[in-house]
Amino acid sequence: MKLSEVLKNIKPLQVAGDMDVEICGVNIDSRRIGNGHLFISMKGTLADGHKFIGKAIDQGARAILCEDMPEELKAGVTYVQVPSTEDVAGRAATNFYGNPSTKLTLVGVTGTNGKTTIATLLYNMFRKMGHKCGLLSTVCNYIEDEAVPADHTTPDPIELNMLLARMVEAGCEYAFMECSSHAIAQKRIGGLTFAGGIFTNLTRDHLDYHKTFENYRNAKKAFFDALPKSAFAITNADDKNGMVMVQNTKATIKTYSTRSMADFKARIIECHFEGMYLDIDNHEVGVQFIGKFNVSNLLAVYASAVMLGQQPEDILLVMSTLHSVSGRLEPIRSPEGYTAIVDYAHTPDALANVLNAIHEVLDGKGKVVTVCGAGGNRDKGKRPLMAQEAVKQSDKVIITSDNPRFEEPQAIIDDMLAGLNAQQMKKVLCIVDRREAIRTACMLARKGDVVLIAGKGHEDYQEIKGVKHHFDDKEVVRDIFNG
Ligand SMILES: CC(=O)N[C@H]1[C@@H](OP(=O)(O)OP(=O)(O)OC[C@H]2O[C@@H](n3ccc(=O)[nH]c3=O)[C@H](O)[C@@H]2O)O[C@H](CO)[C@@H](O)[C@@H]1O[C@H](C)C(=O)N[C@@H](C)C(=O)N[C@H](CCC(=O)O)C(=O)O
Ligand SMILES: Nc1ncnc2c1ncn2[C@@H]1O[C@H](COP(=O)(O)OP(=O)(O)OP(=O)(O)O)[C@@H](O)[C@H]1O
Ligand SMILES: N[C@H](CCC[C@H](N)C(=O)O)C(=O)O
Ligand SMILES: [Mg+2]
Repeated sequence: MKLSEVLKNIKPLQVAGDMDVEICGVNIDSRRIGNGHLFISMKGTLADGHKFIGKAIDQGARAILCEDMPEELKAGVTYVQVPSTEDVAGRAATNFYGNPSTKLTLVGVTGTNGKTTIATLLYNMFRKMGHKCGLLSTVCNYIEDEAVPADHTTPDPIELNMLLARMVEAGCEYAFMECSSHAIAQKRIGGLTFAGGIFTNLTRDHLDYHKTFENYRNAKKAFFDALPKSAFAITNADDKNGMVMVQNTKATIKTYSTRSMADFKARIIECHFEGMYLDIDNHEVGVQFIGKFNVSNLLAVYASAVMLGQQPEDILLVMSTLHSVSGRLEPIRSPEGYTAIVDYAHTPDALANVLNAIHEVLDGKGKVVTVCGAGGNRDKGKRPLMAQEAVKQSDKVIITSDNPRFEEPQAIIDDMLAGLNAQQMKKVLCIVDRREAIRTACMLARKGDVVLIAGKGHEDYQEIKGVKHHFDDKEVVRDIFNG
């Protein structure tokens, strides 16, 4: 494809060189540049991509998109200067990959918690209805049934468009994706055409990156602000920020609620460890999920399927066959008759919700032992709050490690403990080694009790000082149960 076509609809400040050169790849990372590629140099949080222009050219880059023109220009290379490479990287990637988001129906999910759950359930539901689908999520990306490992909740603009193009090639009619706040703020989703957007909820997370809650909220809102008129915007009327999200959108607004008047409503009729019996828009349905928050998630799925043209009866029939997503409230029964639950709760709100869900089912008939930690090099402010939420609704809490990354594991634990008073501390044990923490929790549990292992869900690693060591909560639990 000609460089001029890759940069269609992008207004340059300055061009040096030939705009008709053939481009056979686009990249924002010099390490992935090959012969004939366009290198987009971006100013990031750790490095300035402009520093790698020379390296990109050595590796074969034929064109450079940049904010600052280099002092020395190499012959045979085209340089295009724009005010912000971050603003146009998505558009360039979209152009290069043939505008894939316009060739399928793309739905994005944003919010603090529930994105993976909703996107995955929509993908599973539409496949069961006989449609070819793609999924972009924290756990894994899928092109129909081909799994493509995910490093991020939302991939960078190049990988994102490449995956969408592969979905189009595979004949996918629908793609469901998570839109993280980092991705929206960094414009990884720039240039995409969404058919719909879903908002789950907004609670504290990622303040290390966004600095204030308002910035975090505005990042999420920017997704809805950018939706086209033809799209739908489904929002959670039960969340304080539900209506704020859609106040400036051009899309058709639909609300969902488990508490008040809304376009889509649901309530719990009955609830057991195996699942719940729900009323969704005056239809009764049995589902294999527990927890009030999953009623909201399922309602968002229902609302999206209706907005995508499916019939309520068909949606509910498939919904009753859906299972929980990997590492989300996943129960494993011990031979002794207690239940271990592996869950991805890694925010104060998610911990409170998952513990609520457990108590709704336990109904005072068993104890709860919680194992949790907090991620290193991530929002420090959530640490004491997570410890408080765990202590509030558990009989015993074992505080341990969860991806310490480049921090000292004990220092993260100390930040969590700082949220607790002497009385609360009586419930708490600290065990840095996560395997030992889980083993101890299992030793403390008796028949009828629940051991909640929170924070890592589907993850199969523990990240320590930049190295990912194999570690899988579910595998550890099964090993313990097998003696
Ligand atoms: C803080 C953050 O979000 N950083 C993301 C961001 O990187 P950055 O802009 O800071 O990049 P940088 O390292 O400063 O480098 C600047 C530029 O130089 C380039 N470079 C760098 C080195 C080199 O040798 N050559 C080169 O060309 C880089 O490719 C980049 O274009 O853009 C990169 C490309 O999209 C991401 O990989 C990177 O994710 C980092 C690794 C990360 O950990 N991100 C997490 C926090 C994240 O994004 N999480 C969210 C959601 C979490 C949730 O679900 O709750 C996610 O979507 O996964
Ligand atoms: N609607 C919800 N409201 C509150 N908590 C939820 C909700 N749905 C899920 N959770 C909790 O949050 C955890 C993460 O859920 P999920 O993976 O679906 O969220 P996510 O938004 O994709 O998270 P991430 O930001 O890491 O991608 C679950 O394990 C559960 O504890
Ligand atoms: N996508 C989230 C996941 C956190 C999961 C938890 N296990 C941790 O490592 O903090 C993040 O990168 O902040
Ligand atoms: Mg997710």
